[in-house]
Amino acid sequence: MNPTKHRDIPLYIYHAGQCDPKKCTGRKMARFDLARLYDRVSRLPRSAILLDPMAEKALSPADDSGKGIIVLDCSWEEVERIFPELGKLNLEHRALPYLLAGNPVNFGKPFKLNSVEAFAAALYIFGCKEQAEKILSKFNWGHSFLELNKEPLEEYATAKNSTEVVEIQSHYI
Ligand SMILES: C[S@@+](CC[C@H](N)C(=O)[O-])C[C@H]1O[C@@H](n2cnc3c(N)ncnc32)[C@H](O)[C@@H]1O
Repeated sequence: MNPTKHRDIPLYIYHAGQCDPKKCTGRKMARFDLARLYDRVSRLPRSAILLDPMAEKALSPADDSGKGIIVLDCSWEEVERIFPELGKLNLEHRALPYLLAGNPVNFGKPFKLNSVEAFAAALYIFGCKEQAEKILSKFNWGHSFLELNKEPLEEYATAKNSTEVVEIQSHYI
């Protein structure tokens, strides 16, 4: 059993400036001081973990160094072009395991989370459940994400490593 952690993990967003500012969850998080926004990749902290849907390795509790989590806020049409460009930064890239989006744009779609959901999933897996709930609470649909994914998230948070996360995921896919 992974104990709940009460500290806050730093959250960073590289914002590619491609989304509708009114709908963008990353910008809203920054407005509430819940995440720090960067418009240049060169400024991103190199010790944080990058959430990358195309990464080969799945995120697990073992990846929590306390140094932070990065999300790339861009259009889904651009992910295949932009993520490889970040390769030169030598960040640790991790994919989130099977989870369903709870937001109105991609509701029920597996793996296609928006920025706040991606952060919340990673925080939950790291045992920072209070911080996950806090960031989702700024969105009126935010509770749906945890309601839809409570069971797998609890299980992923007990895994020792990426291999165990993938094993747990196979029961849900
Ligand atoms: C493509 S952007 C879309 C942002 C959206 N426009 C918004 O307003 O939140 C979502 C980002 O969340 C992270 N993400 C989403 N789903 C993921 C997954 N399955 N694995 C890893 N990261 C994921 C990635 O950093 C991805 O670039």
